[in-house]
Amino acid sequence: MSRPVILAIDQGTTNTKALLVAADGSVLQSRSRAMRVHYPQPGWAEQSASDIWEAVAALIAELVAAAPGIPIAGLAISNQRETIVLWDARTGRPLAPAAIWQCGRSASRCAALRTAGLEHEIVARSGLSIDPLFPAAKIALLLDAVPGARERAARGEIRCGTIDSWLLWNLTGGGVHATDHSNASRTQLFNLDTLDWDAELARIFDVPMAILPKIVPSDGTFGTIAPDVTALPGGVPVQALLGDSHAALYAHGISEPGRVKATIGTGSSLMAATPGRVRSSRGLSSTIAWSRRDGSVQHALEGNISVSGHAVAFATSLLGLADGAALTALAQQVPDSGGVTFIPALAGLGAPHWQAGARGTISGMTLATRPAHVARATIEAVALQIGDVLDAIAADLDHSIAALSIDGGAARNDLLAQMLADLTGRTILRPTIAEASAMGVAMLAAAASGIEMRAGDPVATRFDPAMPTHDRNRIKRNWRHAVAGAIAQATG
Ligand SMILES: O=P(O)(O)OC[C@H](O)CO
Repeated sequence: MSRPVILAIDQGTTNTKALLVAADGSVLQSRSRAMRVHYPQPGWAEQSASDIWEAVAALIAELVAAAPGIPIAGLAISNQRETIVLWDARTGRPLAPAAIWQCGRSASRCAALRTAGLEHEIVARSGLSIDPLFPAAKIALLLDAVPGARERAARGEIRCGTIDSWLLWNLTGGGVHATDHSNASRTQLFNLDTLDWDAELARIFDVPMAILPKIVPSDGTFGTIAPDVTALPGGVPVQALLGDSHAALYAHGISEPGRVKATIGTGSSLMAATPGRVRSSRGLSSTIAWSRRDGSVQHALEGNISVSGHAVAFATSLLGLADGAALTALAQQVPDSGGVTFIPALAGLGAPHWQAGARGTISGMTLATRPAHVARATIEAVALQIGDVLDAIAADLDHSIAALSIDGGAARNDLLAQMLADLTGRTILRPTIAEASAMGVAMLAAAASGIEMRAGDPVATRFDPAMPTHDRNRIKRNWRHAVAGAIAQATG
């Protein structure tokens, strides 16, 4: 009998990817599609939920056509997290564009909750700081903004979910409204201790619990694909759902203390697996990495950076360059940033600062500043933000961190990887895992069927710190001042 092949989807903010993964971890086929993000108002960010579903369906069709006769045992989905969709239960039509994780529309509602003194209660229950990144406050805003939505929700006519849930609903022809623990734990409506939706959080955020999906283990039974909905035959099971960062952690195989991974995408997510819930005193999130059908739950500590690889895209366009490679080449023309510091708080500052109102700044310029210095400062900023979160994780875990494993699109950039080593003073490990998030969720799905899938060499390329300590300290000092300046502007 042929070994099973898994069709793994990674639905990200910038790209949707689809892979056919064999039981030995080899990628038989892969396809990708660029996604559009809309910024209808300053601080807002939206995507078309219909476009997201259509991209997934189109990529499934391309893979099926590219590999005729290959039996697909199941689907596994990793996804951008914290992005929220509301849709009509009968027609399946979205009520509004998806409010994506970068969308800051709920900033004033979040500020009001903080002013009301609810931060402690919310963090104690959800493990997450109050920030517009998390969907709870945005769900309430969407319900308030769409005429009649609250009444329809009360009549059971509205469904709500993160992208995994939206895709599952469509794949099952509207048959299944579910999510997994990893995605649920990012909504700020999930209680990390009871491992279920939290009625008090729902009350605080004014979200009717009836619109929320059922929570299923990440490798659980999510249902089967409905006939005539995709190019796959009806009956193919959806075998695993995982948030993208969680899936990457799984692919890295990180479970011991002292090892951390960074997924460097549009934003960045640093995550360390922890034996149980860690209560952060440094603004990090406690979260569920994944859950299994045997009832086990893996906890994790996470720091989210809102604008990371996106900072490179932003600076590329600001400097009128063709692409990120051109920006990197420009950055390599100078030995340092010439004292320029770029704080890419373009959608506020995430962990460990959580300043939703912070805005981007470029400081330290003189008449000698050239575009190359700004380019170099941009790549340094990606590394320095990651360094700040890494230090916070080390302090929260009270454990030294000698190495950081990296993945995600921007991780392929050698200059960034070396800067990470130089500016964090730690070894950077870059595995050969192709598409860590898609591979991670495929591996989880395979493991549930008793198949141990391997995802490549976990330490294929190594970058060691080479920068003199006094240079590192000088750059970090400038960075800290500039971060404090961006925060002071937001709060002053
Ligand atoms: O779209 P990505 O890959 O940058 O991932 C987004 C994150 O999941 C947001 O938390």
